[in-house]
Amino acid sequence: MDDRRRLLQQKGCIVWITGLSGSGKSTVAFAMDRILNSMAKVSYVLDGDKIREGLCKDLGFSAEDRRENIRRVGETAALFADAGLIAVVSFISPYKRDRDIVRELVPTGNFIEVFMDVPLEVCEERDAKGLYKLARQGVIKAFTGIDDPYEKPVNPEIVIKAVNEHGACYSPDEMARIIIHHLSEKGFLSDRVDGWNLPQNPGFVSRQDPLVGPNPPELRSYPGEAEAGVSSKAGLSRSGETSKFYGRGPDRNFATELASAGEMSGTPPTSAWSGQQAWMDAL
Ligand SMILES: Nc1ncnc2c1ncn2[C@@H]1O[C@H](COP(=O)(O)OS(=O)(=O)O)[C@@H](OP(=O)(O)O)[C@H]1O
Ligand SMILES: Nc1ncnc2c1ncn2[C@@H]1O[C@H](COP(=O)(O)OP(=O)(O)O)[C@@H](O)[C@H]1O
Repeated sequence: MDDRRRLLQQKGCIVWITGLSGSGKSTVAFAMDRILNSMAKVSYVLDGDKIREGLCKDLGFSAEDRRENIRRVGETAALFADAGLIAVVSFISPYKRDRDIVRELVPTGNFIEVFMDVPLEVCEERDAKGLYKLARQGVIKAFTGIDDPYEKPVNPEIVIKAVNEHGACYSPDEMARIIIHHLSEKGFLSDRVDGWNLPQNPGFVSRQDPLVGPNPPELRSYPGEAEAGVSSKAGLSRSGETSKFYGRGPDRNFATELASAGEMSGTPPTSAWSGQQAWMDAL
């Protein structure tokens, strides 16, 4: 397990995004995937729409089928996490018990529940697929939020609201950054345990984490997060607190790091790549 963490320079986990249809689950999941990949972090999105075309195409939307849907996806995500990937899962997953069962499949702390706290009226107004209209007309039965229940998470790691305190919508990247910031704070984007480097393979030079930087890390704050209107168990932006993260210098901040990661999309970041190059040179 430590070998894999050292190899990938990250710790596997499940980011479980739950919320009503139209709450933005897929949007934030794919934005996360894109940003993480541009940071040379390995993630994979398991999205409801796609999985229901394959792995779960035999399932419908009865309570029993939804439970089986979440069970299969949960087991798959747990395997990905065990392999060291950041498994990003975007399913309505309306039942608390089913989500809690998945939480138990991975080591404590490695399940990050993200609640898209978007009111039904907003999702219905968006109605990107026209399904709410059909549900209201009775054409689609047992539609979540209309005539089928959605059980809100009780104590999710992260809550993303529809709008910030100024009433503005979040962009996909803003929502993704909130989650990536949490992953960084919890050490999922690093090979370090408790802030210290693991022993290195001979010839393997650890690459710098674009967010976390070298040891010993210095505590820094990202002012923008305080206005993000989100909360997390990590204390991220809860009740307007200034959030903290570990960075590498006064001239860099979280937003800058992510922005530059975005700009590098498709090109391996130099600092991230140097370790792999050194390792290959040593062969
Ligand atoms: N009855 C009913 N209720 C809810 N959703 C429905 C239903 N019928 C079809 N759809 C479409 O299926 C998508 C949800 O699939 P999920 O696998 O995420 O659902 S669940 O977790 O098993 O409840 C959901 O996609 P998203 O909008 O991406 O959430 C809908 O487009
Ligand atoms: N933060 C946001 N603000 C405004 N619209 C959004 C936001 N996030 C997503 N959307 C839009 O809402 C619709 C549903 O988003 P989607 O990600 O497909 O939701 P879900 O996967 O939860 O069904 C899409 O048209 C998307 O562009």
